[in-house]
Amino acid sequence: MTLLSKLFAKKSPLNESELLVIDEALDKHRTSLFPYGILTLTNKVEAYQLNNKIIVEISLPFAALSDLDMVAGSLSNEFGKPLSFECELAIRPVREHGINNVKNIVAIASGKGGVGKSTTTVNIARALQLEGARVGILDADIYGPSIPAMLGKPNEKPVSSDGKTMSPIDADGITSMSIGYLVPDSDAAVWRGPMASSAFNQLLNETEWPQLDYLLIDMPPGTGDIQLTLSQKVPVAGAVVVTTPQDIALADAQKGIAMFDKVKVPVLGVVENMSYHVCEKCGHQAHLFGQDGGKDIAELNNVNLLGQLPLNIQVRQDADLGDNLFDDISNSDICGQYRKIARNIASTLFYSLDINSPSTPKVVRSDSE
Ligand SMILES: Nc1ncnc2c1ncn2[C@@H]1O[C@H](COP(=O)(O)OP(=O)(O)OP(=O)(O)O)[C@@H](O)[C@H]1O
Repeated sequence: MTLLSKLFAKKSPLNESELLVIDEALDKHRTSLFPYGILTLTNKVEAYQLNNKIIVEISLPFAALSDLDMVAGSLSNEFGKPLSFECELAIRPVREHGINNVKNIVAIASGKGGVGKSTTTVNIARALQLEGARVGILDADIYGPSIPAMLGKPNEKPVSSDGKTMSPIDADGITSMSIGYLVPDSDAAVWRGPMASSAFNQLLNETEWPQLDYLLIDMPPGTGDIQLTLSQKVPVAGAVVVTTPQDIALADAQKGIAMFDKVKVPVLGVVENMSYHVCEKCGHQAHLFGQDGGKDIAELNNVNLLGQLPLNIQVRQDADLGDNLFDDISNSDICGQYRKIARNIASTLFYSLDINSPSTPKVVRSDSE
């Protein structure tokens, strides 16, 4: 459609019964992500017809475009013509922090190194973006920053127009900042704790973040002093713990959960990575690192199991090359799983921490006190 025809295209209103059909479909959509349906969570539903297509403008309190696509599919069948949603995310900060333009900060952590935390961070960021959110990544792994390479931007350098703040690096719409953009890896590797945490503070506070719904922090692996200081100082809304099902990784993941509990950061859930390998020839699932360890640790700590990701060769190759998994195999099972994890994180943040959510306990003041 040309710009001119778009300008002169006429919107026509829907009638009462058509609007009711849309409201009912939004109300009836009850899934684990929407136990109260969609209608009660939105503060905007405006529908009209344009060139024999129905457009519904809607707002959602967390990133979950996949669910709207499902509703759009069944409504298109019902109306016998295409219907699509135009969604605006009305995400609210669940914790106060002084970082301009950023709604919610989410830490992605692991007790043990090498469990796939950075790879998972990058793919969750892309998945959240596909679910409709504006997303950034702050690489807090000062001693081994891998985000620049994984985003395909290993040689980029941030610029500063005023000598005080830096512009972040954009990779297909994901905004990022990392010490890896600023100094050679060998320099940062010798920094001591205080120097590393002051570098991290600068990265967080002196970056000109654009409007972001979620800023993911790729935490350094481990539960030592630097991790504890970061979890104490950074005003994160919640944390996600990545682990493999292996005993040794689980013991460290448990320490990670305990660390967040200690500094009163809510744990949004556990991602079990490298859960199994599917044989390309016969489809058999082999549990190379043990079975369901992440699930068990989530249950033990009464937190969500956000997802169980298989070992996947394309995930490894794209991480090494800095390619976008979702450009290569967007309709694959693994991309679907990353998107599910992204929606689980976004919805957990809303349902357990946003005061406006129907499930968040409201504080009621008693006048008799
Ligand atoms: N689901 C997966 N399937 C296949 N390979 C994976 C998967 N997840 C991660 N990997 C690979 O595992 C290796 C380690 O991943 P990554 O660097 O993300 O781990 P990490 O936990 O961030 O490590 P560290 O924090 O110690 O630097 C990488 O080569 C990555 O490509």
